[in-house]
Amino acid sequence: MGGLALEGRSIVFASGKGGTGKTTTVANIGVALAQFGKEVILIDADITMANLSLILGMEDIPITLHDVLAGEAELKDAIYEGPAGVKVIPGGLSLEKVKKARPERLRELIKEISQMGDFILIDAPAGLELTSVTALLIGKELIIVTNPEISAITDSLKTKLVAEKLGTLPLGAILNRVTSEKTELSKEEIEAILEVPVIGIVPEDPEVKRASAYGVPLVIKNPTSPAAIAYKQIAAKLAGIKWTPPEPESPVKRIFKALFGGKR
Ligand SMILES: Nc1ncnc2c1ncn2[C@@H]1O[C@H](COP(=O)(O)OP(=O)(O)OP(=O)(O)O)[C@@H](O)[C@H]1O
Repeated sequence: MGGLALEGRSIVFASGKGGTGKTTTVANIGVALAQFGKEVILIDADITMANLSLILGMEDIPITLHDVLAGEAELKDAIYEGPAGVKVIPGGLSLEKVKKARPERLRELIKEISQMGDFILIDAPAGLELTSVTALLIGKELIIVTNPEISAITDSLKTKLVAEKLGTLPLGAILNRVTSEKTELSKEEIEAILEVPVIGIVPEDPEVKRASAYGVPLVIKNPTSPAAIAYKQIAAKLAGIKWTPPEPESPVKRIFKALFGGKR
């Protein structure tokens, strides 16, 4: 290839409000992309509230992105193998590490990271502080993860506008924790406000929390649950792959699986 470095797609997952489900979404879409055979790198750029490693069940992380951002460690030493072979650059959990980290260093690191895989998914902090704007800057593309409520959408709009001004291309929005009750805004109204297509709708699904508590991404722990299917569909769309969801399990089979661990 004459030494030509190929760049992966760097996609930042951001929101206006906190707690919309960015980390869970990044973890599951990342693992789903890896299950589709893509080389995936996940970066926990949520500098002040790093929790991607917890959702992925990673323990024993001696060196984190924070150490690299503090100039105290090399990037290569902060890259770990996660579920389904995704590479993970986790954040540090201690306040001391947060204080030392210089988020703007991410802008230099991203060039190196972009050459390590097909998809670089960045978990951005909520809001529009230095750390969140830096995360928006390092992604070439943006996916907004929002809940369907009006206040979350208008906050997401601010984030999207800032990202656009910085030259990040908005790909679309993921509506997370959608319930069967009537939402305040229709999908079309949300698309009109944000001026991006809704690329996925992830339902409210108790299995999401359960999987996080186990430290196993839902797409692995319970691939036929409604949210897992939604994550896989979004990943297939991003990868340009045709994917047909599995048939939902019958309640009887689910009970057998719970009782006998699927050995039947
Ligand atoms: N589709 C869903 N159904 C049910 N619970 C969900 C769903 N998505 C996320 N959650 C739960 O919502 C909570 C917040 O999710 P998560 O930590 O991924 O959000 P976040 O946007 O990364 O938060 P922060 O802004 O603090 O970084 C978690 O307890 C998670 O398990």
